[in-house]
Amino acid sequence: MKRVFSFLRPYKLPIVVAYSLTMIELATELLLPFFLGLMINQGVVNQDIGNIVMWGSIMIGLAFLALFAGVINSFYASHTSYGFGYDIRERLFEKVQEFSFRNLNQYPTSVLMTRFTNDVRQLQNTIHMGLRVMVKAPLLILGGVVMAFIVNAKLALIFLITVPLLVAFIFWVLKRASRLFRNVQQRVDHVNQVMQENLAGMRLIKAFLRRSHEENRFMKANEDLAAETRYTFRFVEASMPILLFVMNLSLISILWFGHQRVAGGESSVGDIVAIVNYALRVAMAISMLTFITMAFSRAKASATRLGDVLDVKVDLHESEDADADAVVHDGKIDVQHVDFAYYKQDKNVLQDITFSVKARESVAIIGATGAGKTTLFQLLPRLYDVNRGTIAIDDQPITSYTLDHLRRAIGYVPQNPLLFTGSVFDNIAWGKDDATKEEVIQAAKDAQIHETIMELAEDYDTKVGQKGVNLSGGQKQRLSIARALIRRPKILMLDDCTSALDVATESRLLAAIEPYDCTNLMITQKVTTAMDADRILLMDDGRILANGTHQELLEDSTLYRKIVESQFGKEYLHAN
Ligand SMILES: Nc1ncnc2c1ncn2[C@@H]1O[C@H](COP(=O)(O)OP(=O)(O)OP(=O)(O)O)[C@@H](O)[C@H]1O
Repeated sequence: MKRVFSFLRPYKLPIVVAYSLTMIELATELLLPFFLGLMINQGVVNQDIGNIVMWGSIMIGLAFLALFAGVINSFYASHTSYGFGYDIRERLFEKVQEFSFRNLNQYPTSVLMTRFTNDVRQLQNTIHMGLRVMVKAPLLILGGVVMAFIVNAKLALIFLITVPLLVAFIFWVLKRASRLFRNVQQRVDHVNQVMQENLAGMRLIKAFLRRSHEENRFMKANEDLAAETRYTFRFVEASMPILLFVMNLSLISILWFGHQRVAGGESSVGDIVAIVNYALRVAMAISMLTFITMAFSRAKASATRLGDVLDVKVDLHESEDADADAVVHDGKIDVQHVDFAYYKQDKNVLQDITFSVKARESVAIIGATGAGKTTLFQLLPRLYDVNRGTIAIDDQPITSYTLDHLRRAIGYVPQNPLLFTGSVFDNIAWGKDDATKEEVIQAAKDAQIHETIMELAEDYDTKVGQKGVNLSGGQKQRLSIARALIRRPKILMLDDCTSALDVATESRLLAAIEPYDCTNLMITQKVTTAMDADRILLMDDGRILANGTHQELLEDSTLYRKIVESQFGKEYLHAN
């Protein structure tokens, strides 16, 4: 809470101005019924037009003053609340950029989306409303009661019964409502999550004819949200008739007793009109207070959720002994006795991994799905830190490089290529800050995608969708390889990203990468690809089972022979 509201600090001055203007509005609201009473007592009862005009003019003047104060207050309230929204969104964005992969696993995209949009908006609206009426409402209640006593203490006694009753009742309602609003927010999260998964996986859903299954899933989440929201608002709304009943009862009592007192000559008509007016204003302020407190209880839930994101402990940092000048020159890799688990309590996904790769050597990594190949790749650019053991590049532990220098030296092409909205050119140039047109074209040529790009409607200027919807799987893969090549990395890591390429294109691509003067690690499922590498690492169940050339593995590893047999047939094994 505190953490989130600290974002209001830069807006101290606008807040003070907004509150000062509310005080002007408050003062006029409290004075108007008082002057109305005087106008009736002195002007209307005595038929004194001069008096009526005088008080009327004063009241019109006050109303204009209140209007003026209200407009300026609204301006400052908007300035503060929108500024707050802008600042906190920016900080949240920065924070999520700092997240490690582990942190990102904790907060799925849908959850972050809800927090960035819904929760920020909730707080923004509450701050706006808070600056408009938060201080005004309780003071209007208090001031209204005091003024009613000043006008006519005996009639005002009714306030002492009704106001505490109403305030206590409202607080009871709100206490329950805040828990209910928290539940609503959780349901919103769930709906967003299902919706995001559905939108992202729409093609798969259609291909698998899972439409009705997904519709049911979404309907269930949506119904849950609707039911919870309905229940919450019904509860809040059910309290309204009780409020109105008590308010109207107090008005009737004022009129009842007032009438008797006027008849007995103990009170004037003006007093009664003024007190009824105060009663109405107090009632309005009480219902205003209800809305504010309700908005606050929702905002409190949102603030806690935003605070959670802002307070996430980023678990991967620049190492203290990182040398700011150290850069990777050769791309030699040494992995020694590495164990890794995604979460401390989990079993190790990688177990005692040890291997070395010489600079500019090409090494293929092959193994069953789930063997830990991608996990191993993610350890080199320190997307995760190892639990045990060491990884060194050019004989220096990877922690001795700054994250920037380490990751700059590595060209990582993930398994699922992701393209950003923009042109083909932008997507390749994304890999290097100051990429020139020549560099982009060269990288595209080497990634064997240049000719395909030239056939597109606007060649390099062709727009690709958020996930490159207008390109084939293989084309997307090659674009994302070009994006890695343009960095001229010292270590190139291809995570099974040539799977969608035909054999001829793949071998042209690998031949084009050779002059790149980089160490090449490549995860593949295809033996034809692996056997062209200098060496093959065979992984199974988080361990390295074999390490050698294709021929050596054929001789030493039963598992490798099985893989080869499944792809080439028994005859190949007999012949080799
Ligand atoms: N983010 C994650 N959190 C927890 N466990 C994970 C995570 N990512 C992968 N794993 C687990 O780690 C193990 C190794 O996964 P990994 O993706 O490294 O395998 P892989 O060999 O690359 O498989 P594939 O060839 O199918 O891509 C699997 O058991 C997987 O369930």
